[in-house]
Amino acid sequence: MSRSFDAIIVGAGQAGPALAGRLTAAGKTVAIIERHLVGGTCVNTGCKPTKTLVASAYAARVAQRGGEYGVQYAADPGPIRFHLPTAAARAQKVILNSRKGNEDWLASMPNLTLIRGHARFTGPRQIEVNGETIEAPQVFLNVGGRANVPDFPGLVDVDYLTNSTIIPLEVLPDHLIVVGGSYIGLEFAQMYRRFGAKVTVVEQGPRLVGKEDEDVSAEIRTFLEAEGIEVRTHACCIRLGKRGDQVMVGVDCDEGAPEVTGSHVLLAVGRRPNTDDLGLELAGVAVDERGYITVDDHLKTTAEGVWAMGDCNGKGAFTHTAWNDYEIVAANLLDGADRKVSERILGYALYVDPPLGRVGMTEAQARRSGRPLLVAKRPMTRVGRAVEKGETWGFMTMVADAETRKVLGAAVLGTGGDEVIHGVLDMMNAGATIDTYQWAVPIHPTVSELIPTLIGSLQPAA
Ligand SMILES: Cc1cc2nc3c(=O)[nH]c(=O)nc-3n(C[C@H](O)[C@H](O)[C@H](O)COP(=O)(O)OP(=O)(O)OC[C@H]3O[C@@H](n4cnc5c(N)ncnc54)[C@H](O)[C@@H]3O)c2cc1C
Ligand SMILES: NC(=O)c1ccc[n+]([C@@H]2O[C@H](COP(=O)([O-])OP(=O)(O)OC[C@H]3O[C@@H](n4cnc5c(N)ncnc54)[C@H](O)[C@@H]3O)[C@@H](O)[C@H]2O)c1
Repeated sequence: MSRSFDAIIVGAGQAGPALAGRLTAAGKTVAIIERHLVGGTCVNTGCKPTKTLVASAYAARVAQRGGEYGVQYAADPGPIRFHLPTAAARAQKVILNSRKGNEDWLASMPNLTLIRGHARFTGPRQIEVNGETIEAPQVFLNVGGRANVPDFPGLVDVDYLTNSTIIPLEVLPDHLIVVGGSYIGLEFAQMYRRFGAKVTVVEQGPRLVGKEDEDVSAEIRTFLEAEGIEVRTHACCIRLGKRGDQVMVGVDCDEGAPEVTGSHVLLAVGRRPNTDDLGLELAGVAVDERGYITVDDHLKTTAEGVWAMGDCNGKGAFTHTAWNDYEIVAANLLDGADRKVSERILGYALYVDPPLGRVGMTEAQARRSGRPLLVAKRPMTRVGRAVEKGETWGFMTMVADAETRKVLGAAVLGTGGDEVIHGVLDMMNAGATIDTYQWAVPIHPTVSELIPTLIGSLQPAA
């Protein structure tokens, strides 16, 4: 059996459904193929459940600190207890509502066929799914990625968790060992510490979130350790094994015990693209040495009529970059635009508490560019709103080009940092100079009101 469509989309994650909406609205027949859950990573095992659980962790933290704010109980309730099944059920509800919203959205599209199954190329623009061959002049790949599970010695002997399997956990670990001290690892580490588990983070690099500036890494480590999280950096030669009913992670750090023993281990050591089982070689679609699909500035692959969007093209690793990929492809194909991925100004957030909001270059990247720079930094202890909220960890930093007077990058590590950073992101997208922004009249009292002050304190970099 074989069928033909105007377009085939592989993967119903972030970019695929939205593109299906535009293509079907333009009168095209579209097949969208999904092998697992509609909504993909973000909806089912990524952003949505983690940020729901982060909210539970924040509530627990506020409850623990209630006394500082004058909150008293009528009777002594004893220490705060956390009920993980309630938090897990809350996350599950958010997942199911979001997934259903996506499924209903797909069902509402005219001329859309949702095929459930694993897609694999059998030739150029020809795909096999559930034993059927389907073809189309245009194919869009939105296959995303999955947790990287390295071949650690002893891994086969132990039960381990990934971001997918930890989400529905209902039994609180006594001691969670998190391997990988970056975005995924740190969000789960702080969350589980706040839920009441002992937590150790094991990171092979010299510092946490090694892609960020050193002061950001250091401050995050300080506030995580202040909550009782143990951090082991320089952890090389990771190996795993059983110690009775416990799991052992061998770390071989420069200092400290060579083994950490806990009740659970979470692997958060990066992601890998779902491109190894797609038959890409039969379609002439090239990948790089890490398996990411090679694309040009318009997200076209090396094969005629095939595009790749989202995590699988290695141009971004966020929901908003996957969504932006859809916007670029749709605008170029349907609106006669000439949008390019290189024009994207990258912003993102790390949802530890307080969160890190980031845009553009780190200061280290800006210094490497060799341009004349202006830099500024302000601690959250000198941000009125943070003081009033009793949340003064962190700081805000900015780096600007001294000649063009445009912002190159900024970080807001502090309460509301994930929202505050958008002022700078918008300014950069508008092409505004620091002189324009300095005359803005922000609202008092907010964290954002200190951005013009930060700009006013920019000084030539030493
Ligand atoms: C724990 C965690 C937390 C995160 N938090 C955030 C956050 O707060 N903010 C943020 O911006 N990003 C976050 N991310 C990243 C974000 O989830 C991803 O960047 C985003 O989901 C990528 O979307 P995508 O459409 O490229 O791929 P996916 O959402 O991964 O979708 C790909 C889909 O393709 C399907 N598929 C794959 N291969 C095939 C095949 N051969 N045939 C058929 N179907 C196939 C998959 O089943 C999947 O449904 C997080 C990720 C994780 C893991
Ligand atoms: N808030 C967000 O937007 C958010 C949250 C979570 C994830 N994400 C996305 O998911 C992607 C993947 O996140 P991630 O944290 O898994 O990956 P990552 O690549 O950012 O970090 C992996 C970490 O694991 C460490 N590591 C690698 N091998 C190791 C080993 N053998 N032993 C010890 N440590 C080791 C690395 O040094 C690094 O610090 C991110 O790039 C991000 O785009 C985004």
